[in-house]
Amino acid sequence: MSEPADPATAAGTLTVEDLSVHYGGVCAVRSIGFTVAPGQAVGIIGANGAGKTSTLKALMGLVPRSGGRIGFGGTDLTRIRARDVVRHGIGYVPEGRHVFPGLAVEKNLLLGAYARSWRGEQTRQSLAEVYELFPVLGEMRGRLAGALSGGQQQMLAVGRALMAKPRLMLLDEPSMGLSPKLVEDILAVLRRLREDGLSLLLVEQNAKLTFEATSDCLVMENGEVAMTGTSAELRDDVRVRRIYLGI
Ligand SMILES: Nc1ncnc2c1ncn2[C@@H]1O[C@H](COP(=O)(O)OP(=O)(O)OP(=O)(O)O)[C@@H](O)[C@H]1O
Repeated sequence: MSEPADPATAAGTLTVEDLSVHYGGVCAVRSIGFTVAPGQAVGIIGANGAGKTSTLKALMGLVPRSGGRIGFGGTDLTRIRARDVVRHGIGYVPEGRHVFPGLAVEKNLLLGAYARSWRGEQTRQSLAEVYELFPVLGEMRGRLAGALSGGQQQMLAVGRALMAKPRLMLLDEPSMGLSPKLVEDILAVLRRLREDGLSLLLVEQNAKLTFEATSDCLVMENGEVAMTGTSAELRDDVRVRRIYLGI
């Protein structure tokens, strides 16, 4: 398969229309639509079971879509095999800090580059960029990933996705289970990624973090988009404040 346009330079808008996901008789996502423009950071908040994770998995082709269209920078993603989505410039950090605990930090990072058919120099450049963003990973490059703290493992999971130089990063609950200090660190990383021009689609139960990290948000309830708006508008909405911010 030919390599898609250079993800470092090509712009891409994610366009989701009428996307649905069913698990047997359970409708997890019901005809949702939204866009993420180049450099834009969009958040999806919602309670447990609202359909947030299923949405991200459907974008990555990891669960069957029962309807809808997904475009990214001129490519119809519904026609792309799951293992090739990353070659089109989409990175994915799944829920739950998935690292390979028995492999060294650097080996974990190199696995993130295998999805691209690159020569050594590009991989070395990606590694240098990840170590610049997360100096602690550089310092611990020879250590087993299982020896890292929870927050460091989350940084490693983000770093691994960055190794393939995405234009758009999907992040599923990156702050889950982290202390308030580490949540601040995650926020700083998200800000830095935006400054570097990445588009972000951030799924979170932590609405406060989401409103700080994004410009626009969707609220998902029972598989549907219940509300949309700028993050500032939603942060000030009475219902959102009551249900998702608890104030
Ligand atoms: N593999 C599966 N098989 C059957 N039902 C599933 C499966 N995965 C999710 N569901 C159901 O789909 C619905 C949406 O789940 P999903 O995980 O997408 O929600 P979520 O908003 O990400 O929730 P959480 O914040 O708890 O991760 C829920 O009713 C869930 O029980």
